[in-house]
Amino acid sequence: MDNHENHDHDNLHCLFGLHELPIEPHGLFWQDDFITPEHETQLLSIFRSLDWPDRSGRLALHYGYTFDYTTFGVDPNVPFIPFPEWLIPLIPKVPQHNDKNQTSQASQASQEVGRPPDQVCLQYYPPGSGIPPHVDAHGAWDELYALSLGAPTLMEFRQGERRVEVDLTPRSLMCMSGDSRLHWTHGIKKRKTDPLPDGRVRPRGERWSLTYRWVRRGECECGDLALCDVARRRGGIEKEMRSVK
Ligand SMILES: O=C(O)CCC(=O)C(=O)O
Ligand SMILES: [Fe+2]
Repeated sequence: MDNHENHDHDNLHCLFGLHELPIEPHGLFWQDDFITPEHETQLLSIFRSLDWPDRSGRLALHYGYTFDYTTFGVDPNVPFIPFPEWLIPLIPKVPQHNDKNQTSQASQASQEVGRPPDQVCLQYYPPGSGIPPHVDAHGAWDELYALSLGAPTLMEFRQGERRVEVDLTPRSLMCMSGDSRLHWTHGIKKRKTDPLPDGRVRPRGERWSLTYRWVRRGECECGDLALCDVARRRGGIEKEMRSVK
């Protein structure tokens, strides 16, 4: 068989069923159709029945551990909030990472089972709402996974003057790792419509996302003084940077 057509595909990296998007920022991994449309419909009706904070704009509900930014660890004073039944099948099977102390046997076992995330956040974005450009704190968290549900919405990645839009399509699972996680910010503009590359203007609808976070084992060594809370702390740079978590 002529391998020509598969050539590009061969160069894409794969990560537990996700493939790396052939764009900059590097390190963005993707899987379409993480769940079926029927499953999504059921979930949206569950989400609508949850007890959300009573205010406008983006709303969030948290499950699992709460992170304490003064001790840079899990807050022992806030009990683990158990994952609800509907959440269990939505957890990506991600092998335990960044745990250098594991034996290879333990590592193999966790590759099969997967280490559950330490925190899961369900967010609701009413049409027109967004999230400011930020990096999720490097010191606290490892890679970040996000499942998108409901209306498609553009996310903007930024590095200096560079801007790259990624369409967060419903039922897709995205993993931010490497550059996309550490050296570019991400955010969703507050606006009623998204301009698409083909010239169409797409009205925003209701969007939900589930973000999955694993506490980082060991310190972040990326050294990015602009975006890394660890590098800034080590460098004695006090000023808080733009970080929502
Ligand atoms: O809604 C999303 O898909 C991502 C939200 C986000 O960036 C965050 O919660 O840190
Ligand atoms: Fe984020």
